[in-house]
Amino acid sequence: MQFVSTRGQAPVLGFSDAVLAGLASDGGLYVPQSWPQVSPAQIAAFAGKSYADVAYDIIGRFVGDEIAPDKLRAIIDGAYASFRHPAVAPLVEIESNHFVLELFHGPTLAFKDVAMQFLSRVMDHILTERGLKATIVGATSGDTGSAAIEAFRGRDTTDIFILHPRGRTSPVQRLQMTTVLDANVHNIAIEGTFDDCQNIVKAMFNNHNFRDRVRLSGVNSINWGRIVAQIVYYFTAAVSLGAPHRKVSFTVPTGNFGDIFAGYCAKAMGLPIERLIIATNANDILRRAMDTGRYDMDGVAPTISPSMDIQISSNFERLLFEGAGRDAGAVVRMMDGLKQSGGFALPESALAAIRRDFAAGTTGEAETKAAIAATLAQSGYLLDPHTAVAVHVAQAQPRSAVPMITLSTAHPAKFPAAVKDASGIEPPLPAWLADLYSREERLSVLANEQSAVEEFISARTRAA
Ligand SMILES: Cc1ncc(COP(=O)(O)O)c(C=O)c1O
Ligand SMILES: N[C@@H](CCOP(=O)(O)O)C(=O)O
Repeated sequence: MQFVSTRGQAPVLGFSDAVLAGLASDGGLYVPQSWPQVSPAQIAAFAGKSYADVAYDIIGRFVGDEIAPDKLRAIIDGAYASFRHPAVAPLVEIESNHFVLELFHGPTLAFKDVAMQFLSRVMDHILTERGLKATIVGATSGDTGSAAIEAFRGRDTTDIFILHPRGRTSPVQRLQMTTVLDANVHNIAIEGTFDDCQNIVKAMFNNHNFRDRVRLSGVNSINWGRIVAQIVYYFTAAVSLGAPHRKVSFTVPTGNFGDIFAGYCAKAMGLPIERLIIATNANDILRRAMDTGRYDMDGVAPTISPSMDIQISSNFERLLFEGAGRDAGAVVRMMDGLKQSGGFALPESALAAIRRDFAAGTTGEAETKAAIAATLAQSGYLLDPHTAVAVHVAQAQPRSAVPMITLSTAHPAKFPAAVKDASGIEPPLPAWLADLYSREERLSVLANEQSAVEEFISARTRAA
């Protein structure tokens, strides 16, 4: 399997090189050259299999022969042994024909663990085989950072530098990052927003001197290694509800568009998905783009679902590439427009193609709180604010006999203040995090400047 850049100018790479590259050298994102097809009989055969079995099948189609089968199996088994639910990603019915897919049973209580536990192991394997060390960077609004730090801590092949927007994560999210004191872990609080952090990360990738000198690699969902692992739960969830004989729809709380793009990949591979619904909070640039055909930035407002407080939704570029019939030139023009004037118009044909698979809805702050309270009252189920955004959007969709699966991307205990405010209940942290508030913290505060971050990394990485 080979991977091509959405901007068409970077080298075509195999799985291992695409994973180590993170962002393509032309600033684009890697996507598979073609979509491997999973036949209805093969989908049906997933019924009754373990999560790791399905992951091995799906991920293996993208890895090809680059990693020995027994090694890939061990990586996947190790990744999902760290989850505290035997099903890894169980489904819970919260109302008739509406299910929540719980993706928060990993070590840091968010869906990021599903991919990060795989990615850290696979990167460690590739780097060890090649006798290399790498500098890992990531931008986070809270969850990617904690999952990445937990997955990469203590690894000899990598130093990890995570940028978060100072004061814009929940306290639990911050502490999950800053109380990890392993020598290879570095937390950087940036005076800015998540988009500022993500811009610095992308700019470091585009500084080829720096990138090569510190052997830069990324853990955000710009890295194909993240997306590939997230495709798996679309298959396991749909099969539990009767796929391939029955269609399902998914509603996904969306920010950087990685999670819902994984759903698009599953559909492109043959999974019968009726609709993919993009759920946004008040930062609704994606919903507006779906409605108007224009992607226009207008600033980020802090919300009670802070992990989705994003304007530059990186993986939307992958969908634009698909929607534009894989025309890399059209993607470059749109991304240039975004950089130069903060917006662009989607070509008519791309918009029409995207609207065939996707719908979108927005949930405001008051509606998010109301969804938490109403779901608790009706079914005794406590939602985190991100999941609540999506539950509200799912409930606003036209009635259908097709089951709706809403992705639950975080445990409510990660956002205790917002959940208590909405429901009166303060969800406790699980036992292994119970002393989180009394642990020692370590972080460095840096200005919103690429040069400051590059200097900080250069002075600390062992990969240079
Ligand atoms: C809890 C939670 N929900 C939803 C999202 C949005 O996911 P994505 O960025 O893949 O769209 C994030 C962050 O990415 C998150 O941390
Ligand atoms: N919400 C995210 C933002 C980064 O998203 P990613 O999936 O691209 O890593 C976070 O929790 O940090």
